[in-house]
Amino acid sequence: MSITLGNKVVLVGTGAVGSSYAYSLMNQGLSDELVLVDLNEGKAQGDVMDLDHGIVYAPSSMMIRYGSYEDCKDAAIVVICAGAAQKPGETRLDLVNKNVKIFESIVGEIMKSGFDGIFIVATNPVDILTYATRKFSGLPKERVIGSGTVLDTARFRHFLGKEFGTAPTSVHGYIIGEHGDSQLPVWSSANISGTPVAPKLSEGRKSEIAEQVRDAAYRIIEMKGATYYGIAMGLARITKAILRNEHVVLPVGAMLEGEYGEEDVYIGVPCVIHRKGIEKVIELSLNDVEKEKFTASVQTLKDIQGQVWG
Ligand SMILES: NC(=O)C1=CN([C@@H]2O[C@H](COP(=O)(O)OP(=O)(O)OC[C@H]3O[C@@H](n4cnc5c(N)ncnc54)[C@H](O)[C@@H]3O)[C@@H](O)[C@H]2O)C=CC1
Ligand SMILES: CC(=O)C(=O)O
Repeated sequence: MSITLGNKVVLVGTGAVGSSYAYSLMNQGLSDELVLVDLNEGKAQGDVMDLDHGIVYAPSSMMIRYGSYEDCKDAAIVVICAGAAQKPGETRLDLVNKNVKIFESIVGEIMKSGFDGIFIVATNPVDILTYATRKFSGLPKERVIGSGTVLDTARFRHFLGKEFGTAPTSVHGYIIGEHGDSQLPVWSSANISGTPVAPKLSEGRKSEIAEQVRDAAYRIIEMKGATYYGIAMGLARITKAILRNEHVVLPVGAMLEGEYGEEDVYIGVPCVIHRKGIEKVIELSLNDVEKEKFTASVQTLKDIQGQVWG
């Protein structure tokens, strides 16, 4: 199968996450053309106008317009942020049935347009909805990418940066697994300039940091109702890696087919990202505790897949 060239992006879902992503894309000058699609036409049209009034101060010009699923035909990337959002006290997994139904219809419409590019999925529960997108689209697994643990990893690097008085960009480490409660930090390889951080932290402190990362979304949602800036930057980073053929390693939601000894599951793991999507899943060397937690996280997702698809 061929892949659509060019850098047109279609964004489906211009709520808090989608519009923040559109703003990041514009601010970073990543695409020449951005089309917004949403059930709530007024919200999307309003976003187009508002964003348009910022273009003059953006690094490069960009055509932004309201559109329909037919616009996906020649898009390089379709980003899906549409669906129901997480309510206070609700787990990401509670959203599954509602959003799988919405995705069946959205992905069906997108594929009817003749779309032949790359999907990036952000809607929660993101690992399950990325799996659903692959299933409903029939596209190769490399071209269906979830935001996976891109945000959790950014949070991990942020908290470790604060802990050690170092910029988060100089902290290297990953959160892997479900974008949800069963995720895990890979302490065994987390480092700052090659120096492992785990020996410098007590077991108690490591648990506190892992909890801060895992529970960040709940805390923000309690305080302001939703999270959107962090994920928007993560989605823009994945978009840039694709459009600029970067071959950069990012923690995203990828389909495992033998990697980590697992099959048939979309889950957050570091991957090399290039113009054709996921070039390769990186298999981190995990210690026994990490392996056990990763296996449990895979099982959490597979249990839900089983409930949805039997
Ligand atoms: N993957 C991640 O790390 C993160 C994921 N999220 C998830 O992103 C999703 C969006 O969150 P928000 O933007 O805060 O929600 P929101 O409620 O502000 O926006 C959702 C948008 O989807 C639209 N929509 C609903 N059904 C649609 C359909 N059938 N077709 C087209 N558009 C439709 C709505 O009109 C609305 O504009 C949620 O599932 C949320 O949990 C949020 C933060 C981080
Ligand atoms: C809402 C969500 O998934 C997050 O902020 O991690």
